[in-house]
Amino acid sequence: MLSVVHSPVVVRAPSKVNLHLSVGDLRDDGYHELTTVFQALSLSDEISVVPSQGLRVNVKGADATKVPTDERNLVWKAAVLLADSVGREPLVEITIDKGIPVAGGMAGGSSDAAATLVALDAMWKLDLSRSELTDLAAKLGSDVPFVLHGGTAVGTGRGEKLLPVLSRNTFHWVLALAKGGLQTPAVFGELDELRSKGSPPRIGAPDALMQALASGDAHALAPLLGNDLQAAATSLLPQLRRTLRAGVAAGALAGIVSGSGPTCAFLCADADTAVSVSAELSGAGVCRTVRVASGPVPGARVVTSESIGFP
Ligand SMILES: C[C@@](CO)(OP(=O)(O)O)[C@H](O)COP(=O)(O)OP(=O)(O)OC[C@H]1O[C@@H](n2ccc(N)nc2=O)[C@H](O)[C@@H]1O
Ligand SMILES: Nc1ncnc2c1ncn2[C@@H]1O[C@H](COP(=O)(O)OP(=O)(O)O)[C@@H](O)[C@H]1O
Repeated sequence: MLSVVHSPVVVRAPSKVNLHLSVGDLRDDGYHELTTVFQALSLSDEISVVPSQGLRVNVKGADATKVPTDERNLVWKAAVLLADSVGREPLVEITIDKGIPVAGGMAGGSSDAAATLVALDAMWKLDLSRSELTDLAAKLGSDVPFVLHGGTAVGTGRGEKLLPVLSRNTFHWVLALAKGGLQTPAVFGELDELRSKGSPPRIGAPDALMQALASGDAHALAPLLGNDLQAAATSLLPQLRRTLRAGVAAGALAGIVSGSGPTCAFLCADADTAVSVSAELSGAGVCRTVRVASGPVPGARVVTSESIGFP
């Protein structure tokens, strides 16, 4: 008798940094109008999916204990959403190997959700179009469409409406992972609070930043990085100011809070500088740990998928 052993479908799920994040007013639906320029980074999670009797989620890796394994996990929501939309049961076991810091402003959960859509599309041979997958992604979170597509893109609306951006060259980053996490809604709420009391500076439009991306020049890009949420993230976690200063003192061209934080992302002139900045930051005692990454990289993609039959 031939018993079929299913090798997992494995999908790499990239992280992201917002090179530009300008936050508009609070909308009636509880979201803020955004203009953001995303870049997908090589720091990744890996999602493995196999058929199963029921829906199960396992989490491995450094931050595993911080991630729920039930219906609160975004991969669970993604599996249920996709299965419902094609009239199937989500009979799969999903294992997440976390490389992306949890609640770090790097879209880890969003990327796992995008990777689950890609994995199930491949495993169930659905052959959904990019636009069908993007519509499902937008239902799961504002960042999910971007990490599905990857590369460099400008996002508007609540961040889910994407247009690709011309970006030459590879950029080199150092990521300082913070000791705690920041919840995204709390950071948007803090910005509303700061704006109700005064006028924290607004970063304006990303036109010059897009030109710098097209030129591929990290020195031109560095002074144009900007994030309206940075004031709110540093207000909630003041030690981030020290981290930002330390990265620049160590030789980075510029530092920025990534999205809603608290990860700080430092743009470096080249790969060697990134390694030396990361070594210096590790020794400075201003963060939990340090990673080197590069971007842009592709969005969530299958890295292996096969079924092997054994007699
Ligand atoms: C801030 C950003 C920047 O890319 O990412 P992170 O840094 O958290 O990864 C995103 O806007 C986060 O996207 P995502 O993490 O998918 O958020 P969602 O699940 O859609 O929304 C979580 C909550 O964040 C707030 N939110 C999110 C997006 C937006 N445009 N306005 C908001 O006010 C709302 O309170 C919402 O209920
Ligand atoms: N697959 C997942 N990976 C990480 N966090 C997840 C996941 N699913 C749900 N979460 C929850 O989402 C919250 C935000 O996590 P994450 O996506 O890593 O951060 P951010 O929104 O800052 O980019 C976490 O606190 C965690 O409880």
